[in-house]
Amino acid sequence: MTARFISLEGGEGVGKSTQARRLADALRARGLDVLLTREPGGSPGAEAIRRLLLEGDANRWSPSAEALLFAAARADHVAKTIDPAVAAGRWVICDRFLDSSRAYQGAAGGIGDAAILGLHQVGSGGRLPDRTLVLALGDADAAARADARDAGCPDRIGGREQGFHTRVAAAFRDFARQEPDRVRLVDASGDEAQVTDRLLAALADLLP
Ligand SMILES: Nc1ncnc2c1ncn2[C@@H]1O[C@H](COP(=O)(O)OP(=O)(O)OP(=O)(O)O)[C@@H](O)[C@H]1O
Ligand SMILES: Cc1cn([C@H]2C[C@H](O)[C@@H](COP(=O)(O)O)O2)c(=O)[nH]c1=O
Repeated sequence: MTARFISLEGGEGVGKSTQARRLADALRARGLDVLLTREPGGSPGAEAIRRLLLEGDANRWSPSAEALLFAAARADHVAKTIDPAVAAGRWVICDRFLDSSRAYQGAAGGIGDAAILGLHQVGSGGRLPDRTLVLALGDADAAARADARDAGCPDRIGGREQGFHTRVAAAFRDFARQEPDRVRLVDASGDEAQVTDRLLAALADLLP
């Protein structure tokens, strides 16, 4: 059975973490050995970098330092967690991956796509998921979900102005248009079970 590496992507509050857990459970129910992981994080070193990235003052890092820290965390996560799991025949479900850096730092943050891809080549050998599922939800609905969860206290990046998050959402839609084989947009509206069914349908060609 072929092991697969799947990433879940999208802006703040669209339901990625909820769906990553549900998708992992649904795949386990089909008999697959699944590792659920996340970015930034997913290995001890990358979890330490996560705290540097998400805590503290809004201007703690310059845009380029922030992009480098995400790339460094990803390099450790790929080497220590993702690649060994796939090599062992496990399915890997990752809550955010490279496309978050492309959308947040590259597009909305102004670093540019080529620079983000260059850092990823150096750090992680250009490793890409077999399929990337982008959860798509209107800005107002996503903000309402995130606000209800965070009670008005978002993390350092989630708390950026709405224009930043609108550019992030547009970038994810662009990636789906540019790479239709890898990146699929999935409607994130409706109840949790409906969204999980849509995700499974978007993976149907990869499932055993
Ligand atoms: N289909 C759904 N309908 C209603 N609420 C939902 C749905 N899916 C998730 N939620 C709720 O919305 C909030 C945000 O969900 P979740 O944390 O999974 O989003 P996320 O995309 O991982 O967010 P972030 O990237 O900001 O961490 C949570 O309180 C969650 O319980
Ligand atoms: C991987 C990655 C993440 N981010 C941002 C996106 C979110 O604001 C946080 C992660 O928080 P979550 O609750 O775990 O989703 O980090 C980013 O800007 N660039 C990235 O590469």
